[in-house]
Amino acid sequence: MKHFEANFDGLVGPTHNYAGLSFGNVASLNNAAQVANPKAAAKQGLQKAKALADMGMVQGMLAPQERPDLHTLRRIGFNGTDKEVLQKAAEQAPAVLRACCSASSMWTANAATVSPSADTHDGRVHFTPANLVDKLHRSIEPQTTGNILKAIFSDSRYFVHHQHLPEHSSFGDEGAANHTRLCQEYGHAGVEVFVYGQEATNPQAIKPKKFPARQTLEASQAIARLHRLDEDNTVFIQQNPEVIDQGVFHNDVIAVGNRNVLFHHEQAFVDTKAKLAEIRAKLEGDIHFIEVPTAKVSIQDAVKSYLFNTQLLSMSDGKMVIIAPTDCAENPAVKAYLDELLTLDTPIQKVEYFDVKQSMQNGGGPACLRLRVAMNDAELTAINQHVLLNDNLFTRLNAWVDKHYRDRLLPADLADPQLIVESRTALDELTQIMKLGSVYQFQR
Ligand SMILES: N=C(N)NCCC[C@H](NC(=O)CCC(=O)O)C(=O)O
Repeated sequence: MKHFEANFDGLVGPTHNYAGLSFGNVASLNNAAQVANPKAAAKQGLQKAKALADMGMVQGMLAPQERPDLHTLRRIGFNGTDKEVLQKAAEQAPAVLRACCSASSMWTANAATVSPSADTHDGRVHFTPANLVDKLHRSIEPQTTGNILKAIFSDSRYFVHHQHLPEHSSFGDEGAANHTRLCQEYGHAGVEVFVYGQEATNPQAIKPKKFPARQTLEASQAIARLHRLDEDNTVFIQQNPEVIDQGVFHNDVIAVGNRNVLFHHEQAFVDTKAKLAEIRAKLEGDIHFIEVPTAKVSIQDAVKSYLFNTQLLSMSDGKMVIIAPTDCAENPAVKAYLDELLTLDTPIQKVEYFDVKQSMQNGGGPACLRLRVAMNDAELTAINQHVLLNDNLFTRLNAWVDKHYRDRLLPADLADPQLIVESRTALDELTQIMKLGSVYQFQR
């Protein structure tokens, strides 16, 4: 039985745009109202995913969500034809319309938290879609995310799907972005590390002062219970509030783990020494904590370059490669650090750079764009095979993007009723390409 970690990248949707929706995410605020290129965004994402497939990784694609989300606009009282709903929302509630049009589901690190079958009591892979309650434009994702995950991982012998957590700030949950599974082998029981920004129900607990803590301890604990994880294979760590206040809005902006490597900034966590010791105690065997000092890479450089929003992949020879955005190569301090890292005696032996600038300009790097599912070949055989990115699907999806996507979109364009027709036509065709069935409200 082979075990490996598959990546499921979010396909960037036709309404990708820079709407300045994410307070606390400095890129989102700095690039608000820039001209977006949805076509380029989708093709950059496909390019990166295909490169990993060509490297021998198991790589899948997750479909975008229906945007503009007319179901939500109707739910909050806009009525009439689709065109009238859109026009009234544009006139009366432009900020809400922008939140109902975001392609933010592309960042599938926020789609769900996934516990592999080697870690769970019942030996099945557990999924809990993230409720993403901290941001309006993300809070409308979980229902459809759950539908899409169930359509792909549909075999209940191998996969369990939980409902997203209660939609209240006490249970703010941002999914796999704040969850890292460490292990010696993907198929052996590992340690699941949950990083949270605040203990919401404890008024005395420390928390960020300037930007929101989007993940709560209460949510992380609930996921660990739902996924039936043992005490001795879970660790809960608080994110350092001071880095959240400098733009680290998810843990995957300041740390990334793979197998027995945790690559993190020295300022990432509260109580670092004790927490790393706890991980070491719970995960038998050799473990590499690669701590990047502020003297080499400042928090500001980490947030600008996304050094830690990189993918750490294990190649067949056991060596690891870092998948980094080109922004890392363009930042002198970060580039110097990465060059030095390759000379150190760690499992990380190679760096590959990819241009994902359309996503980066909204605060999403290579690691945001993917959801990791450690699985074995029996579980892989049981999923919908039409989402797996091979040459044929890559060619078809690029042609699909060329046919349906605009190469220029501004927030003001979201009021164009033609965009509804373009998006629905595209998504309807996509569900046929990927054999997803009717996962969208407009198809029901
Ligand atoms: N780090 C991880 N895992 N994901 C990145 C998510 C970026 C996303 N940006 C946005 O939603 C910006 C949308 C806009 O402003 O148009 C967010 O803040 O939720």
